[in-house]
Amino acid sequence: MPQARLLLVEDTLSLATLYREYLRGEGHAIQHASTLGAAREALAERPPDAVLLDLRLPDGDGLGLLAEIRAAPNPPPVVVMTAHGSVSVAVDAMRAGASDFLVKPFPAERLVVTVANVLERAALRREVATLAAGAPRGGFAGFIGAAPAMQTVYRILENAAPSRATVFVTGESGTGKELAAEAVHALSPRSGGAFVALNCAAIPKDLIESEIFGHVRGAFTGAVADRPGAARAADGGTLFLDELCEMDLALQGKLLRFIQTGSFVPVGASKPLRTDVRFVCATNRDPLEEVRAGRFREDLYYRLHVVPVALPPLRERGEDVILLADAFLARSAAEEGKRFARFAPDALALLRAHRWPGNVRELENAIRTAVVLHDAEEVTAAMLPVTVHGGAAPPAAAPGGRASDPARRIRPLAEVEREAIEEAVRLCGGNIPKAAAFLGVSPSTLYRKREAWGGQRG
Ligand SMILES: Nc1ncnc2c1ncn2[C@@H]1O[C@H](COP(=O)(O)OP(=O)(O)OP(=O)(O)O)[C@@H](O)[C@H]1O
Repeated sequence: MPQARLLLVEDTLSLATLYREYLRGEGHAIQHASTLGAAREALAERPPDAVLLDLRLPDGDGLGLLAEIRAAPNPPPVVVMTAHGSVSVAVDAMRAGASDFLVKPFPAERLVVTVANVLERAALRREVATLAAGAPRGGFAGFIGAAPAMQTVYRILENAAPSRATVFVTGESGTGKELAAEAVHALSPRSGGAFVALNCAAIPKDLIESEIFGHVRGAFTGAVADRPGAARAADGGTLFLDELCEMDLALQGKLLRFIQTGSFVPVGASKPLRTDVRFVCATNRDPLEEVRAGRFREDLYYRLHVVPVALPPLRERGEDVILLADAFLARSAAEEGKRFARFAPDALALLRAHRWPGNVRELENAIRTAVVLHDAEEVTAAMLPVTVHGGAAPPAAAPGGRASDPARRIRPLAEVEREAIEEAVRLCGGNIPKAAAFLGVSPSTLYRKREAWGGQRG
């Protein structure tokens, strides 16, 4: 990290001297202010690259200054320093826009790493902002897609990867959160190390701790041998924690300590272990909603929420659905040794009209199913699974409905066709030529069919 200009706001002279000493080897230029007044003057004179802010100052509360700094254009990152035991104050400060916090007393290494992290993140943000309009890409590090929202995702992943900053991925199920984590790992200097993925939703709650931190033999019934756990397996690499909102609050506390200190205690062990891990976390829930509901620790949320990446649902990616479908078709056809080379117009219309609640995973599965069950040059609408046709009418609305009875569950093609047409017409606001274009048929076909259905409609 190149030299930076730091403003150190601390009223205890001996501490200010100590912190300067801690940071001596980093080559930063440090300006010291012992009151809010002096800090304001220094900020007005020349904004620093980062501020280290003690909250209790002789002429007022540091939180006020934090708010002023945050309100200015291009605010520098602020690291808040609080007295031991006042973590709730630190959380208030994070909510007010602090970039990180240090609980006093802290060792030299913590200060050095924290300052390096906030400077790196600030540099990253500047870079993301200036990279605004690069040439759009049709794919990136395993991702396929050219939608504008995906360009933003690519840029953030690309810029975040080289750093050690925690990446927090949100998005509906199947939008590519794990793929994003893999991309961060692959493009990082840790790519030679392990990428370890842990899906907390797939593990029984009482085993999550041992899956992450490992256990020693005899730690609990069934622990017949020592087990290293994901934190150790990912040493020197990347640990991807998926659905981390599934962890109970006590375990979230342990995870927070692990992230802060790099050390953890395996279940049943007495001594802590240290590892060097980069974190990527993901959830398909709204993390702030989870915080509000008391299921996700606020301090952990702020600690993880360093580089947020929001993956858009597939239905908001426009023509990406076709780009993806083409790629999946080529891959599945090659794997299954089938002739499929393209989609028929009616299949394309269906792919565009469906809402894809299961996102890219649902699309991938739908195409694989079609390829496995059929063989032809073209995938037609009729070959796509009934769930895709279901976009026109939810399965619950289908007649009958005993799940075990295929005769009731498989709907006649004519009915499916009619629903697809009516849905297309509805989506096009009643514009028949437009709906026909999307469906890949002539307008006269639609007029003819709808006339034939006549009075049965509505
Ligand atoms: N843009 C994309 N391009 C190509 N393949 C993709 C893309 N997005 C997702 N996939 C593929 O879709 C499948 C689901 O993706 P992934 O597992 O990353 O989703 P997820 O968001 O982590 O899902 P979940 O929340 O259910 O864990 C994977 O096979 C992945 O490779």
